[in-house]
Amino acid sequence: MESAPVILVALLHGPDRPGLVAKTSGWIFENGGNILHADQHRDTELGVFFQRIEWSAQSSAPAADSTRFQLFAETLGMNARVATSSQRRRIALFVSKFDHCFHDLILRWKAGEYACDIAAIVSNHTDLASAAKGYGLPFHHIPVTADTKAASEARQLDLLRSLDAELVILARYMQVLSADFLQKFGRPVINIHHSFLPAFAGGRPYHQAHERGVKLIGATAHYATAVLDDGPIIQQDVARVTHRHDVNDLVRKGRDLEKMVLAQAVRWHLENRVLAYGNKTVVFD
Ligand SMILES: Nc1nc2c(c(=O)[nH]1)N[C@@H](CN(C=O)c1ccc(C(=O)N[C@@H](CCC(=O)O)C(=O)O)cc1)CN2
Repeated sequence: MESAPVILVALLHGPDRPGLVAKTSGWIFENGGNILHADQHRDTELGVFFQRIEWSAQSSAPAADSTRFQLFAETLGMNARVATSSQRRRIALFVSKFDHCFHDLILRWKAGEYACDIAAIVSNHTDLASAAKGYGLPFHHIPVTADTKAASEARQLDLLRSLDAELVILARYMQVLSADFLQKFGRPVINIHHSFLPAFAGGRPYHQAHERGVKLIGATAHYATAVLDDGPIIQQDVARVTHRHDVNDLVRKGRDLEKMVLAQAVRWHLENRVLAYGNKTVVFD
């Protein structure tokens, strides 16, 4: 089959030792690749080495090349994840009633900011059904109550499997996904929390912040784990507030933060710039 130019991106981590950079770059050179970007970090406390390498190659079988690099990385004791520019990931947006992150992500996607396909909009309410239809995106209403949660999550999982969704984005989705859901989905879930975590985790963070009288509010994008608002943080940002701001002001200022922080976290994830390690991340931006 005719070789075509393809971009491969590898994210590696493993026990640090001398020569890792030389060996990974050497393999790419010996296999006809040209390194476009390379970045690395050494966690001194853990003795762990992290690396992101982006290279171009003439390849008739990018998937096979990815596998060959992963196998080579294993010989170095490194865990490697490789993505190719020929892959467009299928994502699902989970939403409830708040629409600011929903519209922001879709407009950025329509503007070409994300190399992915939005396979579904999933919601426990119908508030955003017409907006999704307006964007020409499939909308799936799956109501969730305390009594129906297990059955609702089973429907969500069936849908995600049928779409082969590779990423779920919780764009102000207001239901807590169970540990069982996350284990069965087995792929990344990115959530936007409307506070500067670890402050004000849980519900009504802007009311908590106003009650506490903070001078900074924030937003946090993180990978969701079974523990609410506890997963590896990808991106955060803050804004100054004063005694003159009431809760509605905090909510308004917070909307802008939430949109920007989630948009950036999704971009970094889709560009294979985020390595989750333990309960933290290394972000090669
Ligand atoms: N497994 C996870 N699921 C979700 C997370 C997460 O971190 N891990 N984050 C939430 C989003 N979120 C905060 O960022 C959040 C959402 C909902 C609640 C909450 O108290 N929900 C109530 C129901 C509220 C309603 O129905 O409107 C509840 O579950 O009882 C707190 C924080 C998304 N999922």
